[in-house]
Amino acid sequence: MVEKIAVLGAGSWGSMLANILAENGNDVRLWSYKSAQVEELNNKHTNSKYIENFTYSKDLVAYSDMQEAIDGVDDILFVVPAQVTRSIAKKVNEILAELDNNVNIIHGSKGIEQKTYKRMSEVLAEEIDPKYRKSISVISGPSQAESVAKHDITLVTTASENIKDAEHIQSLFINDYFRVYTNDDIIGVEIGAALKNIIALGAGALYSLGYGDNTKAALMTRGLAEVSRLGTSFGANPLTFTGLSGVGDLIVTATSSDSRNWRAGYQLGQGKSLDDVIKNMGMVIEGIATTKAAYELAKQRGIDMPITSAIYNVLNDKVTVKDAINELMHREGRAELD
Ligand SMILES: NC(=O)C1=CN([C@@H]2O[C@H](COP(=O)(O)OP(=O)(O)OC[C@H]3O[C@@H](n4cnc5c(N)ncnc54)[C@H](OP(=O)(O)O)[C@@H]3O)[C@@H](O)[C@H]2O)C=CC1
Ligand SMILES: O=C(CO)COP(=O)(O)O
Repeated sequence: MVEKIAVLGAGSWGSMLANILAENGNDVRLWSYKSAQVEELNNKHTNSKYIENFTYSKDLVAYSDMQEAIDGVDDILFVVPAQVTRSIAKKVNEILAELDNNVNIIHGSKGIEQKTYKRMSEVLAEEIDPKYRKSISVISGPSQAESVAKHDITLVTTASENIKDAEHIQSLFINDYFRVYTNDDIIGVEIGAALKNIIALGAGALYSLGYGDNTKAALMTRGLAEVSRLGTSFGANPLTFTGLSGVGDLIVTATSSDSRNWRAGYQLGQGKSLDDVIKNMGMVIEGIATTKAAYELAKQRGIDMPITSAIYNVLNDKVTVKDAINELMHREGRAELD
């Protein structure tokens, strides 16, 4: 299927998803709020701050005017940091009202909104008037942008409450290196994707302190157990956490040195301050805001999330990484499947 698609957010992932859609023959308009970046993308077909040594499809056109990018499109794909999705969605809603356009809304972001604790599909549903949208879907899974740039075989999932909408998104993205599955459990897909970033922060920190493969497996397994506890309390299908957006994405993010969350955890483990880590990364580290949201949500709902709580305490300078590990290892013994 070939469609007109606006992609909002031209960082590592937005630009890479836009590139896949352009390679698949779609008419793709990639919006960035930075005119220098738009010029670089249109003139050199590169996006050097985000993805090094990569040339984008010549068919990909970048825009700095959001209205121009959105005019006449069939689909709008949001790939901005989770904490700015609401403000961008408000702007999109105003533009759609002016254009009187009706589109499919998709997002590729992995985070929970602070304060409201909303998933991205909930934020989009609140901000974009049902008059202007046909569907809301998410695309998610183990997919480091740097690997997709190399056409590494990548499997992701797209979820929507209505499976037909997920199938539509599947048809736009699927190709011989990017295989897309469908799922109707949007809650499970979004929660797994957002919360694996917390565990990836922990994995980077443990690695920097010299812990090995057993510790990594322990963190990932028990991390997924608590992510799944929180997710199922919202009605997610427990099986979703065994899939691409659950354990799949956890594996890649908690083991890849391309992951910004893993790298941030690594630097925190080395004793760097959170402010310095954020400043030096220059790209979004979603796990930081999502740790706070998940920690508060877990408290509110009475869900036991000891690893999230430990990482929250480290991020907020309440304990060192070593003390956090010590506290976790001195918890009372318990049954694995509680
Ligand atoms: N990178 C990856 O491999 C993957 C990322 N994701 C998810 O995709 C989402 C985006 O991540 P990613 O592309 O990696 O992040 P990046 O930091 O690489 O890019 C984010 C982009 O959004 C822009 N941006 C930031 N604030 C605003 C704003 N207020 N208005 C408009 N644009 C803004 C940034 O500009 P600036 O840099 O100037 O601030 C940048 O161009 C995240 O939720 C992430 O979890 C999902 C799968 C894979
Ligand atoms: O979600 C991702 C891979 O699937 C990207 O993770 P990072 O944001 O940690 O780089």
